[in-house]
Amino acid sequence: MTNIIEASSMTKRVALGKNTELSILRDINLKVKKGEFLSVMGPSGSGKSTLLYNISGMDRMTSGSVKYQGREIGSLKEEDLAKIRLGTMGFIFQDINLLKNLSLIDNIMFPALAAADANKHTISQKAKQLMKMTGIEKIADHTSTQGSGGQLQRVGICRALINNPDIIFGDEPTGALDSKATEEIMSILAEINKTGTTVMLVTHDVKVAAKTERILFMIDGKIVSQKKMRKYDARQDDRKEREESIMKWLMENGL
Ligand SMILES: Nc1ncnc2c1ncn2[C@@H]1O[C@H](COP(=O)(O)OP(=O)(O)OP(=O)(O)O)[C@@H](O)[C@H]1O
Repeated sequence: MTNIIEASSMTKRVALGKNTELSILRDINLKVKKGEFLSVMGPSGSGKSTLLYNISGMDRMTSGSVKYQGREIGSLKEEDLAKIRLGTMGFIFQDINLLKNLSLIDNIMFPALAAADANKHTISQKAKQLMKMTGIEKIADHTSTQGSGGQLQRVGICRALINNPDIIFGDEPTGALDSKATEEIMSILAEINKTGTTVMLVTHDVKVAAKTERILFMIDGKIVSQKKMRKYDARQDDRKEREESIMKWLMENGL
């Protein structure tokens, strides 16, 4: 299997005042395989979101190397990076920031309409198909003030998928949801992963991490440990065991 991401010796430092710097990421070495489903855990402030933003090129690392699909993202111009992000990456956040004056389906179509050769009819068909897949086709013409948290998060997933990304990055995508909606969103992400899309999530939730096949654990800007598991399969009925082994591993890591 080839790697979609290869980060080596990546660091991120920010200036705090005139003579002080804060190291947010320290010597990150990470390979993500194409089609992998992984999660990042660790205490608050350990650098999980910063890791996601820097390997996806949403933020610029300070030093080191990140190869995305074989291309060094550190040396790309902002314009080229933006094209790669728009065309091959999908992002889901805890707060999905929908445009309030647009319908939900228009919000989903929005990133696809930015492409120069956009065909509105094809994009609309694709958006409808995604809404059907995530079970929200009935609320296509509603606005974001009319949906539940779980429904709006599905809109966020559809929006992330509209350009057929090779990878989906999620920063606490279920952070604001109850456990039922979390389960539903994770099932959708697992289905998407099954079709070959790489999925990488930041999460505090053991139940979310238990659906992934590799968990990275960060402390103080470093990946200090990782846990590999079999790909989750709901038919195996081993959810409890997976969750318990993650809890044990987190405790061993001092969380
Ligand atoms: N632009 C910035 N300027 C200054 N400090 C920053 C900046 N970005 C992040 N930080 C700090 O870097 C550290 C890591 O932040 P980050 O959001 O990546 O952590 P996290 O592990 O995702 O935390 P949480 O679980 O609370 O979301 C935090 O202490 C944060 O305050």
